[in-house]
Amino acid sequence: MQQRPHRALEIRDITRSFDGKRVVDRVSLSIAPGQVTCLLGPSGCGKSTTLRMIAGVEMQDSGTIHVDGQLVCDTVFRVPPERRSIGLMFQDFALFPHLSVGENVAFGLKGGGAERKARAHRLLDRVGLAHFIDEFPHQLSGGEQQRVALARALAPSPQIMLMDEPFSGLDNRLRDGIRDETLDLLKEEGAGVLLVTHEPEEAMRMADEIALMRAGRIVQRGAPYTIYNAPADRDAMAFFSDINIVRATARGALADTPFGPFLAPGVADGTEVEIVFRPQHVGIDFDRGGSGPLPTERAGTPARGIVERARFMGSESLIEFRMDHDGQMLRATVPNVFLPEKGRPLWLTVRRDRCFIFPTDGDNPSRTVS
Ligand SMILES: Nc1ncnc2c1ncn2[C@@H]1O[C@H](COP(=O)(O)OP(=O)(O)OP(=O)(O)O)[C@@H](O)[C@H]1O
Repeated sequence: MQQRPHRALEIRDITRSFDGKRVVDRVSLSIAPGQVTCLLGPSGCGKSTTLRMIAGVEMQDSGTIHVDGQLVCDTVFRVPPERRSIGLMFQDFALFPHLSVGENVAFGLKGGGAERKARAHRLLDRVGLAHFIDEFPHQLSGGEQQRVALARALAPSPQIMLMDEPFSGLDNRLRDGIRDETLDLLKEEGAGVLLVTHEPEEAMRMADEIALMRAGRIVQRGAPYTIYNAPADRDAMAFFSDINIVRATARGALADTPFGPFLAPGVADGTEVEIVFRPQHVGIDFDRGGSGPLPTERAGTPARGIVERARFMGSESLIEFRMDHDGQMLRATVPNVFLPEKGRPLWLTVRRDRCFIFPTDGDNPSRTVS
């Protein structure tokens, strides 16, 4: 791995409004060298605007941006984009059509011709395209052009790489391989990476840390495992998978449901809460003449539902139930094939350690188990 001084990106409280509407609202982030952070969120939440401010092509209304501890931008001082030691890679990356592949990669490099060519060759070799060095971009496939764009962005050894949906133009078969290869190269080069995506799977695959963004704000930051398993609120949970919601009212720090009581610590009496769980944490058991399995500590109390539909999804089956107690629909997934007929009564339990309680308005979540 290349030796480099300790460098990092740090943005503090950056804000940007368009036509009086705040699209980026006091966003703070820091990225260590060699770390990949994914800015993940739905379309229009302000991800690209954040990236554009860091790149220097958009000015923030307030807040500061530091690269390697050096201020590159506040509301009065501004280092121009090309002097920020930031590499850019966007979905509609454009290689210069009139330059060869080698010239494209060497484009932003300083130094003598031989030195620049050697660096371009090394990076092209690293992405498996050294043999294309004298070809022109139109002679390459989309995936190959993407790899050239990566080599070009990394050629000047930027401290920070900003990537905006860089893989969304590629077909699925190519995408996984190029993602892995890109990640390896980024780690090797040691740049801090901020990658924008609206796809949770991409973020889970690429990120050391995910920053989940919604309506201009970062709502949660953490390792993929943490974000998935300890979501900040219901929408954060729903962003990663299908969810089931059972509603209840808190009384005496408990929320009573057909699946048994759930702890609701610190929730005032009378507060409407939602018990939220993923379909893969629903257990299914058979009906024994109108009764189900006995309650257990782990699975709580079973509740009966009637199969509404069942579908085979490939690696799992998805079964939808209409619940006896209130007619609500709940979903369960089970590995492999299980396709019970419509109308069949079955008993459902939920993994209590995988349930979350959130106040119904979605703010101020309180998490609970058992
Ligand atoms: N130059 C601009 N003038 C006015 N509004 C803008 C401008 N740039 C962005 N916006 C608005 O700011 C909001 C955030 O846009 P942004 O592109 O940052 O979102 P995003 O999360 O990157 O979305 P996507 O994933 O669809 O690219 C959107 O409502 C967008 O219409």
